[in-house]
Amino acid sequence: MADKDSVKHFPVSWEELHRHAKALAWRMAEKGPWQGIVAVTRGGLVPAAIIARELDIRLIDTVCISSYDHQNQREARVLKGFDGDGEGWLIIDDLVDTGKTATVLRKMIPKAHFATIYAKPAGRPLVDTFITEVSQDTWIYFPWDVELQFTQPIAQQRGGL
Ligand SMILES: O=P(O)(O)OC[C@H]1O[C@H](OP(=O)(O)OP(=O)(O)O)[C@H](O)[C@@H]1O
Ligand SMILES: O=c1[nH]c(=O)c2nc[nH]c2[nH]1
Ligand SMILES: [Mg+2]
Repeated sequence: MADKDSVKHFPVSWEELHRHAKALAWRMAEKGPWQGIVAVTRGGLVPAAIIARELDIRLIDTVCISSYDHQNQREARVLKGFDGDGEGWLIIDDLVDTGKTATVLRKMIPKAHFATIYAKPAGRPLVDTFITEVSQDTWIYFPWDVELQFTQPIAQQRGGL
């Protein structure tokens, strides 16, 4: 699991996220039609909205799972599940990291197609479709979690060149 000691940061802008979500929508358009979308809260909500718009899907359900307190992983807590085996449904989450959330989803909704925008190697085998892979020691920063702020020039960060 990438955690707060991770060395690599992967900040994603709104524009990049929109572009990657649309790339996922193109891939999913080829594999449809879909009965509906299951958005995995909360990270899957924004990608699911973009994909629902592109694929003209109006039926959207949620599965509510929480497994991180900020960057610290704990037991996955299912706050709301899904009825049915998921045949014809598309599950959307923002990313797979360790694959813990994906494992819960697979067991809960075995026949759905599971798609994420980003995947790290440990979770990758559990996703049917993803757009971009990042290394396991990378933390992805989503646009809804960050704000623009001043950052030290590299020379100062390195203590003067
Ligand atoms: O592969 P894993 O190690 O399980 O990690 C991936 C999950 O972790 C994050 O959700 P989180 O539980 O932090 O909740 P959030 O979507 O509400 O931010 C992310 O949105 C994925 O759902
Ligand atoms: O914002 C996030 N970035 C990540 O890389 C990650 N991994 C698990 N959960 C995550 N949340
Ligand atoms: Mg999540």
